[in-house]
Parts: sequence; C-alpha cells; structure tokens
Amino acid sequence: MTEAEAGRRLRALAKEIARHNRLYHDQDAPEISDADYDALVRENNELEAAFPHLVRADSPNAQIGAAPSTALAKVTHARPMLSLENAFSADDVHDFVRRVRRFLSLPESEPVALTAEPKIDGLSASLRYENGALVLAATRGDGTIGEDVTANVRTIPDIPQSLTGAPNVVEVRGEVYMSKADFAALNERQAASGGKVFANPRNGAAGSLRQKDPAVTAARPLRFLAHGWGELSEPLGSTQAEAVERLRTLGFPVDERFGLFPDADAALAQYAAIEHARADLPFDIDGVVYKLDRLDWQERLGFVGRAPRWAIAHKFPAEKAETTLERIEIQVGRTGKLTPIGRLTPVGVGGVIVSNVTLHNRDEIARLGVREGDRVRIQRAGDVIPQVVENLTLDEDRPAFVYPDHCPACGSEAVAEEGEVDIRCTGGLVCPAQRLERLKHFVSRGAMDIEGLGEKTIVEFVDAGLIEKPSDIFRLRREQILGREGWKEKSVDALLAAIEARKGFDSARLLFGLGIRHVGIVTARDLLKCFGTIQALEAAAIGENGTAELSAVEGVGPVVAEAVHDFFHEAHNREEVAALLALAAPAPFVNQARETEWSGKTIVFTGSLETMSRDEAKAQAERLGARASGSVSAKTDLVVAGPGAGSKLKKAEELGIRVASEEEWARIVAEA
Ligand SMILES: NC(=O)c1ccc[n+]([C@@H]2O[C@H](COP(=O)([O-])OP(=O)(O)OC[C@H]3O[C@@H](n4cnc5c(N)ncnc54)[C@H](O)[C@@H]3O)[C@@H](O)[C@H]2O)c1
Ligand SMILES: [Zn+2]
Repeated sequence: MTEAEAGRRLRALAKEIARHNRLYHDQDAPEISDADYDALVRENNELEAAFPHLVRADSPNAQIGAAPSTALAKVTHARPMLSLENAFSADDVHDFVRRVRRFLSLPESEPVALTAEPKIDGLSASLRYENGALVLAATRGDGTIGEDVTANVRTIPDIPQSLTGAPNVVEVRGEVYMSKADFAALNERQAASGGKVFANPRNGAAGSLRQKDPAVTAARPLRFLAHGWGELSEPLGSTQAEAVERLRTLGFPVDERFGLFPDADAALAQYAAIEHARADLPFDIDGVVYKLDRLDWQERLGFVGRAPRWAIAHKFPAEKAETTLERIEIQVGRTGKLTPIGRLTPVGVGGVIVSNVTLHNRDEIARLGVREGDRVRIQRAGDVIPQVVENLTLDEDRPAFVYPDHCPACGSEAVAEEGEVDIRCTGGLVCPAQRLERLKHFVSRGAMDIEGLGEKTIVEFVDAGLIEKPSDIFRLRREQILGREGWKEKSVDALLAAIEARKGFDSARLLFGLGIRHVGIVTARDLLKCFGTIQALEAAAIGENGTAELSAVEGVGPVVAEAVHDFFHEAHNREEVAALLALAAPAPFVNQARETEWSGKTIVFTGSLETMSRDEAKAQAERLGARASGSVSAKTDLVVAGPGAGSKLKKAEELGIRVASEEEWARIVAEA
C-alpha cells in the first residue's frame, strides 16, 4: 500500500469507526457485529503501526465511546473512565506482561500476579458515594463527560443506596447489565407493545439505563457487577484483589469467577475455564479482563491514550462472520468422494483467518442455494471446519450452481448411490485423486498381501513415477528399483519374488483388491461363487441386465450391484482389469465352503478379536458355509462379540440372538 492510499484509508476508517461508535454507544443501535467492528479497528491499528507519521488527530485510538447526545444532564468525571486494550490470543497476553515488565524494569525472577474476571457485556457506570450516601451515578460517555443517571440507578436493586464503613469519597465502577433471560423477556414485551426491540442484552441495558424517566428504568430488569473504582478519599487496599474484596464487603456484587493468579499462564487457564462456562452463564460476556494485582504498579504504569497500561481485555473469538463465497471447487477424496469446497474472501472467525469452508455435498449446496459470488455468513465452533450457515444474497437472478457429473480429477462419471447424498468418482483404478489409496488397498493384507510392498514403499514408488495403477506392480523391473536409496540387491529380489508369488493368486482377493465400493472380501467371494472368474463377472456386469443379474446373487443387493456395474462401466477400469488379469493371471475361484450345520447361516463379528483378525474370522465363517455380515438384524443367527462390542451386541441381545465369545467361536470352528 502506498502512503497516499494508507492516508486515504485511515481517513475513511476514522470516519467509519466514529459512525459505528455513535450508533453503538450513543444510540444503542449498532449496525454491524462486534467482530466486524473489531476488524475495522484492527485494520486501523495495523495501518497506524505501519505508517506512524500518518496517525490522525481524530484517530479511533484517541477516543473512548461516544459523546452523549441524550437529554440527560452531563457529568464531568473526577477521574476519566477508560476503555481497555484488547488481546486476541495467548501471545497477545504474554506480550502484555512483557510490556509491563519492560515498563517497570522488573527482573525475570519477579512474579507478575494478575487478576482475571469475565468481561461483562453491559455499559459501565460510575457510582459516587459521599459519607456513605449515593450522590451521583454517571455513564462513561466519551470517558471524560458522561450522563447523569443517578435517579435511574437508584431503581437498580443490586446497587446499595448507602454504605457503612466506607471511605468518605468512593466512586465504584462496574457494569450495568441485563441477564440473557431478562433480555429475552423484555424484547418479547417490547415487541408485543410495539416498543423498541434491542439487538442484544448490552443494548437493552444501555437503552434502559439512559432514560429520561426513571420509572422506565425501574420497570427494566437491570443488574450491576462492580469491577473497579474512580476517585477515592483513601485506598481500598494495596492490591486489586484486596480492593475488590473490600467492594464486596461494602455490599457490591462481584462476579464469583473473579480470581487472583500467580502468572499469565494461570490466568490463561482461568480464561479457558470461563470460555468453557460462557454459554451457561446467565449474562453475556465477551472476554476476560486481566489486571495487574499490585496497585503500586498500576499507579506507575498509568494509562496511554484511551486505556490503562495495567489491564487488558482478552476477547473471545467471534464465531460467526460474513464474507464472499468466491468460488466453489470440487475436490476428489482418496476414496473417490467428491466434496465441494467453498473458497472465501479471507475473514477472521473464531480467532483464525478462514479462507475455505466445506460445503459438504450437493444437497447442502442446494439447501443453502449458494452460488459463486454470493455473500455468506460462516460459522466456526471449536476445532470444527468452518461452515456456511446462511446465504445472504437473496437475488434470484443468477442461475443455481451446477454440480458436476464427472470427476474433475479423471473425467470418469461421478454418481450418487441410491438414497445417498455423496457423489463418487467411478474411475477407481485410474483416478489420480484415488491412486495412492487404491494401490495401498490393492497390496494390503486382506487383498493381494504383497510382502515388502507396504504403504511407505507404495508412496515411494508412486512419487518416483514407477507405478500408477495396480498392474504396474507386475511390470516393475529389477533395474528400476535397484540403485534407489535404501534398496539393496537382496531386498529388491525379495520384493520381486513376492510379486511373482502373487501370479496365479486367489481371484477373490484380486477382485477385493480392485477396491470397488461395497465389495469387501465376503462379497467378492459371493460374486465369484456365482460367476467363477472376474472375466465372467465383468461380462455380466456390463451385460444388458447387468445390475439385475448381479443383485440376484446370494448376498449381493442392489447397492453392490450398482457399484460393480458402475465400476466396469468405465472403459479405463476395464482396460486396467484386463491388464491385471493378463499379468497376474489369478486362479479361478474355488469354493472352500463345506456343508456344515452353519451353511446358509449369517454371522456378525463385533468388538475386537484377540487371536485372529476380523478377516480371518470371516473366512472361517465362510468355510463353514456361513455368511459374515456387518449388521445385526432379525436374520442374524450368531453374533461373535469381543471386548469393546457396542450397539451391535446390544441389538443382538434385544433381538434375542445367540451371542458367542471369541473362545466359543474358536470351539464352533473346531467342532464343525
Ligand atoms: N458493533 C459496533 O458497531 C460497535 C461499535 C463500537 C464498539 N463496539 C464494541 O464495543 C467494544 C469497544 O467498546 P469500549 O471502548 O467500551 O471497550 P470495551 O467495552 O471492549 O472495554 C472496556 C469496557 O469494558 C467494561 N468491562 C466489562 N467488564 C469489565 C471488567 N471485569 N473489568 C473492567 N472493565 C470491564 C468496562 O465498562 C470498560 O469500559 C468493542 O469490543 C466493540 O466490539 C461495537
Ligand atoms: Zn476420478
């Protein structure tokens, strides 16, 4: 940014921020969210830091709140009512402590104790007591001049009218606020009577206190929490914690979460605890305020501009923000799932800058009605990926977003399964987005189980361009691998021998290794029991009545049939299968199942098995002529439950299905 641009921007920001200050502080009717307001202030501060000589006399940093414009009498504060510096991260808080240390020239060994308490979202008031009697109450106004709200404050039950044992002059400062419940009820009454509806409890409290007629204030459920003081004829204590305790004994409400902490880390832990409790608190808070405990240090630090040097407000991250959805991009996941990603104009939400959101799926895009270029409201909760919660662009002119019906990574058809919202690429074996996952699956234990070709080696070979698709594994040549780092002659030979050993291997394992959706090892065997070879299966799948023929197979339903059909429908998948069959020449399927009392029965394995893998257990079931299924239903004959079994076991018990332990299962297998 050039200097001229910065100057223009600073001028615009000063004007804009002043306007929002008036709307918020004086008219109790903000137009933008606090997060958006804070973003303007931050932009201003960054520019001021980059161009210090351009800082304006009317800089937003030179001002507190807004000058009052009500019909209320003006009051000049005996001591100014200040604002607070903001911190947005733990780093900011540590910086604050470092600044304090530097200012006071404290040695590292000197502890810096801090108080921490919620930052109540209300409006500050100063209550002046002389000889124990409440004589004046004032709003903050612009920090120097506030409004006289004495009569109004007298109607607030939390605020004592008189004090005993107090210094002759005490100005108690704190927050006038409205509880969330009272605020909701007030707005309901206001709406019913056609009165002003408030944007939030803070505005409700401010609008209720700043009334010409105290009777109106009296009818509003206002509350008060003390957090500081102004003029005093004698000190309330020698530390912040002592002084606050004194205020409590004088009869002022103090928040129960107020605490004294030995250092910044302990105070930050309290921040986390308060943030955690935030939603359940009866009133709105927007952060935690830390103050130096030692009052002699507060005195030395004084204030700069509009805020004390000895306190800082650690704001909670905003969880919602508005921005523009610039583009909708479709990503292909490792398993072929198409996921729409929204590219945003970067915006701060929940303490981080967000430039991408997940749009989940086609249905979500339709539900939100979002198109490229729309204004959207996004939300971020905890560590969750940010989401679009609302489309703010209501014009209907532009056409709806067209969801692609082909995979952007490989051009294969992308389809949704019946009743499913997700759209998947059917390009499986050749889709670059799925390449790695497919290859890892192909060589995995339950599939081709190629020794020496683990995930790490797959990644290495893919990166080196040695393999792209499963058939390439059978094309690997000695000299391609030899000479690569970490590959000795012996290991290369062992690997090639392991690959060679997989020629003429089990066709069911190879079929399973293709990674067709829903085709697990059991389904692969079911299919081959019927068709005998992968070639025959392929011919059936792409035949005229393909899906019908496949769904007729025992153990295969319409969803599996559809997936198998879609897979073989893609020409490049057929090419790859043909290459694999030529290179690996798997043996025709041999049905190993025996006729036993378990033939035709359905068995479900759940929980963890200790002496065998899930795959092995399933294979055992099949050899007994039984089918292994993934879900428990009335048709289930046996549930084998290991430790950690959950809902499936519960369901089996509800349905009265026989349940066996792993040990009992081993006995069944041995005896069958
Ligand atoms: N949405 C808008 O248009 C808009 C406009 C102006 C200001 N704002 C919001 O108002 C804030 C700025 O207002 P501000 O200058 O009054 O600063 P502030 O409200 O962020 O902080 C200072 C005030 O915090 C209050 N406070 C609450 N609990 C306290 C505690 N425990 N200890 C000490 N003080 C405590 C005090 O009254 C003090 O005056 C910003 O956070 C901004 O988001 C919003
Ligand atoms: Zn694809």
